[in-house]
Amino acid sequence: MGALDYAVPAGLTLAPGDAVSVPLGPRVISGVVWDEGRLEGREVEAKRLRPVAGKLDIPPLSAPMRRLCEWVADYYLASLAGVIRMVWPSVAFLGEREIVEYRLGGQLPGRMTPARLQAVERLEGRQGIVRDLARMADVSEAVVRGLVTAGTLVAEVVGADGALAQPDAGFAPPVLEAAQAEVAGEMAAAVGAGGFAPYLLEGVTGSGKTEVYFEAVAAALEAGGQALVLVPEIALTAPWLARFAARFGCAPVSWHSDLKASERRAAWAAVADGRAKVVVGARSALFLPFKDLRVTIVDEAHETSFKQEEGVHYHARDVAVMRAREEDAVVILATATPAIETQVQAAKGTYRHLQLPARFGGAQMPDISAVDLRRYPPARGHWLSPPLAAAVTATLGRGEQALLFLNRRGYAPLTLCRHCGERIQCPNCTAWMVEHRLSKRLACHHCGHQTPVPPRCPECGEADSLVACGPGVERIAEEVGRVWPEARVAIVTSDTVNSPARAAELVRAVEAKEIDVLIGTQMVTKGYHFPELTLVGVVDADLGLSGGDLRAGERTFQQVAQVAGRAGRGAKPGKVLIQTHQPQARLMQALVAGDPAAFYEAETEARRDLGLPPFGRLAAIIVSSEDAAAALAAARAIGAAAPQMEGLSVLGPAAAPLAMLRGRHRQRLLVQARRSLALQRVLRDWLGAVAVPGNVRVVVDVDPYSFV
Ligand SMILES: Nc1ncnc2c1ncn2[C@@H]1O[C@H](COP(=O)(O)OP(=O)(O)OP(=O)(O)O)[C@@H](O)[C@H]1O
Ligand SMILES: [Zn+2]
Repeated sequence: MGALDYAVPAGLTLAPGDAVSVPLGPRVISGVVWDEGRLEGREVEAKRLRPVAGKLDIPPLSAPMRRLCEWVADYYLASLAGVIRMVWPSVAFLGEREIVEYRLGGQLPGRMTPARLQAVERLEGRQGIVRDLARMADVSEAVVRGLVTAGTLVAEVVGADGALAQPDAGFAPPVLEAAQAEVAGEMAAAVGAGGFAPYLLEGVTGSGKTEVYFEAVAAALEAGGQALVLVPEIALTAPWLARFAARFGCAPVSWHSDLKASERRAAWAAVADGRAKVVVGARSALFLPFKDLRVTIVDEAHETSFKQEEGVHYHARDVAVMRAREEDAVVILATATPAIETQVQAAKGTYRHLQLPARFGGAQMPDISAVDLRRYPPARGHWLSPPLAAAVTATLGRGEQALLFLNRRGYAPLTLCRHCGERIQCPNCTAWMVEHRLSKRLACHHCGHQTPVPPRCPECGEADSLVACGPGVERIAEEVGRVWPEARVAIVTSDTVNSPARAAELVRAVEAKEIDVLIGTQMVTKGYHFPELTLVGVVDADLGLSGGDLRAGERTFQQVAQVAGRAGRGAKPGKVLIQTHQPQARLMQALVAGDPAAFYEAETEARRDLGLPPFGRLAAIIVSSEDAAAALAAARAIGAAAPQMEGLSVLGPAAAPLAMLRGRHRQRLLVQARRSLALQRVLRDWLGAVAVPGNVRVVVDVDPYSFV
């Protein structure tokens, strides 16, 4: 919905950003007062204006947020209302509720244990719910609950708007190494000084980027302001949360889709009124109504999961930079493997480039080599080559841990009938059904459709004729179980590690050395620090290259470099073996040589030559409908209406690689434009002039990451 004009009734004072309720037809809806003259609206005669019904009791949308909303709507071709809904989710309108917190107050417990003593000492002057207190005191929740039962901790009922545990900048500052201190000092000074300052913090895996950007967070706390840390996968933050609590004395506020409504409401309100000092969250946290945001950190900034692929198609990394600009704040993109877009900005000097070239504590970078699968093919029915298998044997023999990386969930990516050749496909998508042997099901990884594995071929009816083709992580686990029957194995995928609690349990088990071999998808590449893990095997480094999209090479490089970075982070040296059919490829050579610059320079030049991002602009137009003919007709109409202009080219329409998704037929167009072209305006005028029937959906994806 666009902007509408209303009259302000006598006795009500309204300012831009205020939340209001207004009549619309027979209904009353909520809205926000916008700055005069910034939005196009229909002119309505003053005497025909309906009055605003009332002002709502939620914090107004600040001027920086209003400018950010305008930018997001404009840049990503979204409706302003759609963007405002991200800033004002429905929780903003919920009522208050009460929660129970605890603090020291009563007598000492009759029975004093070391853990209880530690808790009593550390909880002096603190208050929080059981979980927070356990973290602050570094004891189990059971210990805290024991102290509640003993009457040592007393209950305090607080509204959801009550006190929150406050991170303490001086709680446990680390002793930084010289290079770390220099980088941390510069960022902390920038946060202290205020003003827009974007940074690329590039540090090799294990260099201590987290410790270093914590100093920027500390600077925000010291200045009395707020900090936001965006992480790619909130389910994986358990180790991060533990480190945060160790550094600042309590947990930060978490923001993600799994929060209960009451938690969301409490978090939202605390961010708005400034009680929440530090927020860690998934990309949607970017739209929280911070009162005084001093610094935003985008951790693992290269991760493509920062790109939102539904609703408003925005890239959280880029919106984070824009928000910092509007808020006059610091933004830090932290990663070991920056995106080319980010690197180009740093090279231009738009972002200040800070580097940590060595691992913390003198740990060495791992020794990386490629295994040529043409020379060392795995035995029949196996996926691990003899050199990788030998390395696993040696690692286990030394009592150390190994990690095998294969970016494929399930047992096998394809199931086919030996008798008639039928391949089992999803009924809703152009995709093969993936066998998950652990759950005895076939699943579509695009729409979630599942069926039991059929006993006979659905096409020809032959019994026991279905065979699994190709490996997924479950199949690698099966092979490990056959070859090293004693080894204790954990599979790490979004199927197995799907909650913070499970991630925490995984970390505990690995640290306690209850696991010998980890087998995982890209879930295992992110952030883990396991000192006893000394071998990383990349089962199929060529896998991601086959799709051939714009970032296939870059993404493969980042994934392999990240997973290789899990090896040898402690005192013992790490070894990485990359199985590939193309060891001579530049990408593999750069990985083996530990020379990312060699890869990045070539890749950047290639993008420059082809006018691809960040040197040119791309937008995808996805046209879909349950009616195949309607989708095709609409896509053709859009294609026919494409403007002819210098510096703009349009590919398609063509059936999308995922020609059907969730039962919708899909056509794509890809628009490529020169950097200087005002692509958004062109797209808006173009698409605005094409009438599309109601059963067809047109989605514009600016700066697309997905080409299926
Ligand atoms: N100054 C320091 N004092 C104490 N420990 C440190 C210090 N710097 C780093 N460490 C420790 O070194 C390990 C690696 O640091 P960290 O995880 O921050 O690295 P990273 O650069 O984020 O790595 P990655 O990109 O691989 O996730 C961690 O266990 C961290 O606590
Ligand atoms: Zn499907």
